[in-house]
Amino acid sequence: MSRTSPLLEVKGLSCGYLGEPVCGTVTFTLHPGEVLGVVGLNGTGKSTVLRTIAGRQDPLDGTVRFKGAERVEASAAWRRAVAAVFDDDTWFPGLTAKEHLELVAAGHSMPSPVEVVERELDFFGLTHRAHAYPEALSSGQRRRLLLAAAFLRPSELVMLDEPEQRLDPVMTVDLGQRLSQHVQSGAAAVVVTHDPDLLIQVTDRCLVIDDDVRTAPAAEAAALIRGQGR
Ligand SMILES: Nc1ncnc2c1ncn2[C@@H]1O[C@H](COP(=O)(O)OP(=O)(O)OP(=O)(O)O)[C@@H](O)[C@H]1O
Repeated sequence: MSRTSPLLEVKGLSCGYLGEPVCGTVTFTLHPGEVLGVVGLNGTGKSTVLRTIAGRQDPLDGTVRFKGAERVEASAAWRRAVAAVFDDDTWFPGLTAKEHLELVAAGHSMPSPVEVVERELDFFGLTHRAHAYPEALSSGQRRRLLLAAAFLRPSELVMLDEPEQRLDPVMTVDLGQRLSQHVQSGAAAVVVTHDPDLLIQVTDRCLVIDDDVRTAPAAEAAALIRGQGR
């Protein structure tokens, strides 16, 4: 029994396109302080499930509840609570890397935006490229900028879709530590990943997405990702 109320309750969630589910139904409960890993082979439906939980696409069936009430994806409360990084790079033309982060800090009324932005640029190794436009960054640096925007702002729930994409291994380990710290301070996270080491680093509980969706310990899920036991 957990001591806290659930942050997220996902029940019988069916996700897919044109009325056709891409995987089995998804049911789980997530409490503050927890990270749920989401694993599966290419095309099994991990991103579709994450997008559906985030409210970026409608479920075919099932419910998503946030803090005991139905999750309303357009509500200020949900948007304030959730920091998400999906596989999409969209930037404002004419704004530098630093200015993008300043915009996020201002949007969330951060009390010391200058210091906060400088800290994130430093953590994500972008200080020397702070004044570059995103299109002039390397693909890994753009990924770092998206992650910086997600970690800069306050959040109760972090949703990451393959955050390791295009990151070097050192940054991936740093990201795992950062996520663990954030969760220890009371947030929760759902992380889709193909990286077995990141999975083991950040969680001990996973959803394995396939025609049937099941939960598995991270060690078992990591072995699955590595193709062991096939
Ligand atoms: N917009 C879409 N319309 C219709 N089908 C889609 C759409 N997006 C994805 N699909 C299909 O839905 C299935 C699940 O895709 P999804 O991107 O969720 O998989 P995934 O598990 O995240 O894969 P990967 O590990 O390759 O990122 C795939 O068969 C994919 O081709």
